[in-house]
Amino acid sequence: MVSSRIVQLAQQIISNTHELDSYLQSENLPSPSFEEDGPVDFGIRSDSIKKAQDVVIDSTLELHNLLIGPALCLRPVLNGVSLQAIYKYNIASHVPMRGQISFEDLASKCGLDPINLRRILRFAMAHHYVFQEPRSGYVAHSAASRKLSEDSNAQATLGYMFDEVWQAFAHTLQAKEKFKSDEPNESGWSLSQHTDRPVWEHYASHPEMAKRFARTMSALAEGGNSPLFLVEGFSWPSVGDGSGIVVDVGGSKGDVSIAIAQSTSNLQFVVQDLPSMIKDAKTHVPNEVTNRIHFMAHDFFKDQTVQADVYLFRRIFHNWSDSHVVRILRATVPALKPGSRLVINDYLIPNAGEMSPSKERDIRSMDMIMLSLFNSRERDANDWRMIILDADVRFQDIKIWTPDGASLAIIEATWKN
Ligand SMILES: C[S@@+](CC[C@H](N)C(=O)[O-])C[C@H]1O[C@@H](n2cnc3c(N)ncnc32)[C@H](O)[C@@H]1O
Repeated sequence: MVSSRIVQLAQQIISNTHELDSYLQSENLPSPSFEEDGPVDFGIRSDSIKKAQDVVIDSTLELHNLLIGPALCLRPVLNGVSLQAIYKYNIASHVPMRGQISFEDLASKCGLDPINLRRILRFAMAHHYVFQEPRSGYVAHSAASRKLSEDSNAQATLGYMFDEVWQAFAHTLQAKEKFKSDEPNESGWSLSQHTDRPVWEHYASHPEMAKRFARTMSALAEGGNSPLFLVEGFSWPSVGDGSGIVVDVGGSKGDVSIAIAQSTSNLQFVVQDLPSMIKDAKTHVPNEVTNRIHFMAHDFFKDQTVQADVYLFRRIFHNWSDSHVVRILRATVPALKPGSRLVINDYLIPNAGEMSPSKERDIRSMDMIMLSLFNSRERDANDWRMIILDADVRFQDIKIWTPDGASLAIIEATWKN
């Protein structure tokens, strides 16, 4: 008798979980746990074990959804108030490490009333494994809340997700109906923040928001978004025979240029961004590469003034609708010399069903976030080719590839006069 889908899934879960567990044991790595001392990074370095982990994640997701059925799948967790409050009142920082605190004492430290604090935290425990209640009435850390209290980038990401992204979702359709446009200052985000300026301009006069965004970007640089995939997935030694110039357009605090500089010896980097973003950025640069990383205020809609071998655009274009991408690319043209290359490191939409369910969820989520924040979109291979050629047909030899395990693809084009 052929096994049903749910039994096939259960079998995949068992065999791959065994494989994963044996690996963790043989490497003396801790088993996953939400206990306070549970691991946040599992320490898996083997590609085949990472694949086994992906199979378990995808199979459990599918099995869970099959068993709750279509009616309940229509009811995701809609309520972000609990996580929003954990960020706003910095609750994780008031819970002692490896200790316990009563709801009453915690409420007075956070300036909240105990009844509301209790319901907020019990929701977070049930839905997100944030905090635990080891005995009735007392709160202790879980691995997730410990991460929040120890990692300011994780805390900033929570704030960004709920104060900005979540609000933007709720206003997206209203913005679409009101403006009928793909301008960045007429998005769900703009409506929710009561501004007629696009995100980046708004940040320029709200430095705290800009700082929180930069911290979120650093937090998201983990896993498949790690800059290491770009460092290892592109032939940097071929740039100007190893001594060329790279302009990192919209490079924020320079994290990516720093990572590439650390793996090469002579490349020079010019990190361009808006003045508010690069202010003080030089102080973050490690000593060993400081003479090769330069910061420059530059608006990428204005003509490029630095002549370079590579113009790197990492996670820039997915923030902009097509007409704006074309404008940014055309603004690069005045500085180009034959052989200059565009290197775009950005998301690549797959054809339906080409990716594992959890990876497909990630990219579809990012696509919808782009709609709500910027009126922009993620692109497939054909979209990328079309938009580059639309900007200028002298961008040639377009190549697209995704390093193994990376969330971002690399798109390369060479300037030919
Ligand atoms: C999503 S972040 C990407 C940062 C960086 N490239 C990375 O991958 O970590 C987008 C960046 O574009 C910058 N930006 C937005 N508008 C800009 C403009 N008109 N000129 C230059 N940079 C801009 C933002 O300040 C921000 O740092």
